[in-house]
Amino acid sequence: MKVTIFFGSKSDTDTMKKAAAVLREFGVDYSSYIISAHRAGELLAETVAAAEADGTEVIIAGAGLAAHLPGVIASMTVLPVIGVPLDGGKVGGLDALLSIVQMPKQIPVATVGLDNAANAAYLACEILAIKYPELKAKLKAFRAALKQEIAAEGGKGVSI
Ligand SMILES: Nc1c(C(=O)O)ncn1[C@@H]1O[C@H](COP(=O)(O)O)[C@@H](O)[C@H]1O
Repeated sequence: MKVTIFFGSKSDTDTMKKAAAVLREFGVDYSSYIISAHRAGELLAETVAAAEADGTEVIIAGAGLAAHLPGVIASMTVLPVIGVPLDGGKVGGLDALLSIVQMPKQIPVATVGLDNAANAAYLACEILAIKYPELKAKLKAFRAALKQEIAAEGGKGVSI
């Protein structure tokens, strides 16, 4: 059960750590790499091939600005790639969101919300859970606990 996380810059680290935290919570192995497709394309190709050879089953890729990294990775593998658009500041992340979500046909990237690296990891777990029943059981238990939490907090009515 293995995920590889890529992101384009050291400056993305804090946001992408949220994906790692969820994978740890669900006991999913992961490796992570900071490699820009724009700045180091050959190294990226080698690392994607090595990750695939090493048993990676899902890839998470985060990038801001002209966020080509997830799409370039998707062009190099048939593993599912989940893209995380990162808010780089100037246009509130719209640049990254559109770069990642608007992939040409045949080369999809599953895109989560802006800066939502945690959701990328939950989705990766759900993909892996198709194959790993113990992970599916953990996800179901997590959802059941979430429902209980909501019921206990506001689901029985609140005075406002
Ligand atoms: N979008 C990409 C790519 C790429 O797509 O190859 N490489 C770096 N970046 C993004 O540029 C932003 C600024 O990076 P720097 O802070 O290193 O200049 C980061 O959010 C990174 O993900």
